[in-house]
Amino acid sequence: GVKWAYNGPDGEHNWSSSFPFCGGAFQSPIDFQTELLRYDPNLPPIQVQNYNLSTNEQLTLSNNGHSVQLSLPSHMYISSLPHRYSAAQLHFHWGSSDLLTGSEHTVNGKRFAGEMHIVHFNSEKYPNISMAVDKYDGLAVLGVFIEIGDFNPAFDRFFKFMNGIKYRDQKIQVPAFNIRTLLPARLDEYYRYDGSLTTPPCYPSVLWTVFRRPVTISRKQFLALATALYASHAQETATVPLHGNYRKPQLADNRVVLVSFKD
Ligand SMILES: NS(=O)(=O)c1c(F)c(F)c(S(=O)(=O)CCO)c(N[C@H]2CCCc3ccccc32)c1F
Ligand SMILES: [Zn+2]
Repeated sequence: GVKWAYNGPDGEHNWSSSFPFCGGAFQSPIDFQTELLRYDPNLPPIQVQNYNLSTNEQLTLSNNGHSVQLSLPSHMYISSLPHRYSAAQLHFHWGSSDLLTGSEHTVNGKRFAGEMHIVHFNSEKYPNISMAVDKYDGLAVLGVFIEIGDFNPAFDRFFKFMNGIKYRDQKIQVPAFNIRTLLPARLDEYYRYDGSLTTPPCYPSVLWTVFRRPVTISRKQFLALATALYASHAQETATVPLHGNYRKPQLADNRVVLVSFKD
């Protein structure tokens, strides 16, 4: 497809010339400013099913040039939304080795070190994610803020393999594990709003759920994520580091952000 980047001439300010939705409404990410938030007592805790994958399953870990992504089996799903949303993949957004802030969503302007997204599609209405990706009720993404803190053994279940996918389009198989261990303890506190893919083609097709509580990984783990990967192919002479892969906050367009927590 048409190439795009996070910086330079193909950067986000030019996405809309090749991807018109990127210049449209209902774009993501956004800044969760206090005045946009509205408490909704009817928002139920997020419930996920079959996240505890068995270790004899294998997942594909790949560098797609924009992020590091882990493929997920569609028997994993979210059961607490109006429709069943089945998992497709998870990926990350991060800053760089000297800019330890690379989350996409922000809270009153605070940017976290990084952000993980678990992408699901409405498997009740669509047979696969390609058919769902551009539909208004097609996708549901779970967002998790990442902060620098204690070492996180759950993330090392695949961070330790990143040297095998240093370059764009490289992929390896890794043993599956319990994906629930990547999520924060509390799944009852989250931000909820209607938005879009944060990369081209920016379809406004995402029901966003961003958990209030961040997870932590160690500085060493973060630096591994922020410095291990290249956006360029292995045979290219000019290496392009893969970092700073986060879109800036978009206009809220008087959207309301629902929150499941009061204080
Ligand atoms: N932040 S975000 O909006 O959640 C988000 C990303 F940031 C992101 F980089 C990706 S990508 O890694 O696929 C690279 C660019 O599409 C995706 N992919 C989704 C949407 C596009 C089609 C597709 C097909 C199969 C599986 C996942 C996806 C993405 F949804
Ligand atoms: Zn993402």
